[in-house]
Amino acid sequence: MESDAGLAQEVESILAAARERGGGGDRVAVEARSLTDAFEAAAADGCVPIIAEVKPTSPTADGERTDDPVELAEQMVAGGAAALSVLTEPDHFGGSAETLARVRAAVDVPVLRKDFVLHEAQLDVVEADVVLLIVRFLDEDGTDDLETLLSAARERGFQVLVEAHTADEVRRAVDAGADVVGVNNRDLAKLEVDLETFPRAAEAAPESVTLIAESGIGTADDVARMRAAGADALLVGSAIMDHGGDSDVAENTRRLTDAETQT
Ligand SMILES: O=P(O)(O)OC[C@@H](O)[C@@H](O)c1c[nH]c2ccccc12
Repeated sequence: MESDAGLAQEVESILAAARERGGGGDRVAVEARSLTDAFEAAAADGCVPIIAEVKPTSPTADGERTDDPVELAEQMVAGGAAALSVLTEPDHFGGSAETLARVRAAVDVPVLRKDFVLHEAQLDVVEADVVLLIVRFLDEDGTDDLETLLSAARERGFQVLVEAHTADEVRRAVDAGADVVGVNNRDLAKLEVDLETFPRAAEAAPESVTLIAESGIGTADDVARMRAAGADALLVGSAIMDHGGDSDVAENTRRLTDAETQT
């Protein structure tokens, strides 16, 4: 079912919770590990640049993975992940700021904070190398706008991944000053994945932008498809986390980071 805003009910519930969440206390000042350097280093090693996501569960997951997130993160890095994404949303994704802090202390790669940040104060929760801002959610009454949040995040030292879903949203992200843009293959209205989304929307991005294909990527073929359409890096959660199962997360990651070296 969709709401008036055309969003799946689960997404409305995520946003309602996000509106209620306050900020932290002190203003965060972070010395960020460079995301683009990490992508370049991975590529120089012959690896597909992958951001592997520590996501215990999600509204579309088949189950929950209860392994220690720090161990999962270390396995992802062992599998060649160039960077990590850690959910900090507590109510629908099983995340926490504390988990992110523990993961970031345990690894050397850049760590993205995956959350639904709607207000500047919500940036002052935990140090991360990159924060996510979602174009679609920053248009409504009662949220800060994208430009404001972009500069607020940068003032704190964060790099910013701006998430779009359409060519129009990619243009809005770029106009607002984004230099790293993610295209989410998952439609937040229906929660369905369509891998044609990235190729369609990515065309609107200028060469200078670092482009990340997000969601629904599970096989070497999917990797090839996104890379052919211009993805500099890929963000992968479910296929690595294997929510219903207990498969080896390092191997799941390696299968994707190695996708371009296998014949
Ligand atoms: O699990 P997947 O299909 O590989 O997707 C990962 C990531 O793209 C997805 O978790 C995601 C993309 N944008 C988000 C915004 C908030 C929470 C989660 C997300």
